[in-house]
Amino acid sequence: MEHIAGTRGPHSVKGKSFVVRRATLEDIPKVIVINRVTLPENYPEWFWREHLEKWGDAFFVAEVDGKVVGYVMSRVEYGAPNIAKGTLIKKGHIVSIAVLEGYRRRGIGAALMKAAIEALRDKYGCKEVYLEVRVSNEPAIRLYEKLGFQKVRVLPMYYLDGEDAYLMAMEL
Ligand SMILES: CC(=O)SCCNC(=O)CCNC(=O)[C@H](O)C(C)(C)COP(=O)(O)OP(=O)(O)OC[C@H]1O[C@@H](n2cnc3c(N)ncnc32)[C@H](O)[C@@H]1OP(=O)(O)O
Ligand SMILES: [Zn+2]
Repeated sequence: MEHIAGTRGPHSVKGKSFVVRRATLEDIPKVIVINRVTLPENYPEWFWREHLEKWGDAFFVAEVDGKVVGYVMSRVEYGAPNIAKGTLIKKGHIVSIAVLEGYRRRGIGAALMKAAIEALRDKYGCKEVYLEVRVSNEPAIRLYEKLGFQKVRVLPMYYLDGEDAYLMAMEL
């Protein structure tokens, strides 16, 4: 039995099925490894644990055959909206997302993003979701645009190696 609709539960794309579920403490070491092999932006273990403790309902992993192959970690902030005009709002911040190289282009990244966005909106009451992404990171930018994010502005020299970021955001 398989289905594609929705953001959680079993998904199957061209016979390669995956499951998106809430992250647990036991997942943190695996998530740290995935982050280290996929992205130059790495964080100490306490940072991952803090996000799980505070905003765990918006921290998901994807599994294939019982193996964790991707994650999305988020946080909730209170501040000025990036898109709408007006007063302070709750904003969901997608801090980091990655899928292991051999598991890409089967919808896992999109399913992780949808799960996080839905939780930020429905469980945390966020009115906007935003993130930063390297201006050269076309796969990620395309994924975000497909989900409805827009490029709001460039953050010059955002990364340690001097690359600029796009701040991308979407109203919820
Ligand atoms: C806030 C941040 O964390 S920014 C950093 C983001 N993370 C990274 O860059 C880590 C390295 N990259 C990755 O882990 C992955 O490439 C991700 C997370 C960006 C995308 O994960 P995937 O599981 O491959 O995405 P998914 O299969 O759901 O793709 C959804 C759509 O995004 C777009 N997309 C994804 N990858 C690509 C690509 N390489 N080229 C063009 N479009 C792409 C496509 O529109 C795709 O839909 P399609 O396959 O039907 O054409
Ligand atoms: Zn960020």
